[in-house]
Amino acid sequence: MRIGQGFDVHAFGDGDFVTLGGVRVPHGRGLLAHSDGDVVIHALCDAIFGALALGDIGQHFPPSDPRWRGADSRQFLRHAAALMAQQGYRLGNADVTVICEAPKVGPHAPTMRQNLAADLGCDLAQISIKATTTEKLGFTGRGEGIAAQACVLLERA
Ligand SMILES: Nc1ccn([C@@H]2O[C@H](COP(=O)(O)O)[C@@H](O)[C@H]2O)c(=O)n1
Ligand SMILES: C[C@@]1(CO)OP(=O)(O)OP(=O)(O)OC[C@H]1O
Repeated sequence: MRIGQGFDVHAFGDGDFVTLGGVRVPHGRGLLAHSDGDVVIHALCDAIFGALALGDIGQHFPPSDPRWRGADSRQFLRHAAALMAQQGYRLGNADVTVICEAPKVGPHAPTMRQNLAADLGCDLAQISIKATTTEKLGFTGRGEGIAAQACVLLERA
């Protein structure tokens, strides 16, 4: 078995939606990023890369590479899933926490779980999405951005 954890942050900028777990969530701000800024998927990818000791998302998808400008982060997750299988592992479970005052994540969590399970080729029950505010404390509390952290357990296939 292998364990991994990932963490990502993106700042709010102009826009009227954010992409979280592959879901377009309406919001008064967008997220500043080279790709679509999907913190949920970036944290999850880093947890998988970490579990495999295969570096981090920026090494697999450099922010200097124009191919990833505005990219749909779900392709990053599918790449992480392929590497996991290549290395002889399958997902045991993944647990993600989204940290922001807004938008509300709960109503979108079921669709996010479906997207992540589809990309990872696993059952819905293996994917957990949670959310919390930071009680108005810190950068997430001031509404400056969104953070996400993820943990994964990988099992030998
Ligand atoms: N962006 C968020 C933040 C929170 N939630 C849900 O609200 C619950 C209460 O949050 P607290 O930070 O006050 O503990 C939390 O457990 C989530 O269910 C959310 O959906 N989206
Ligand atoms: C995803 C990549 C892709 O260019 O860029 P960003 O969208 O800025 O996201 P980040 O979480 O900073 O990870 C680095 C890059 O791999």
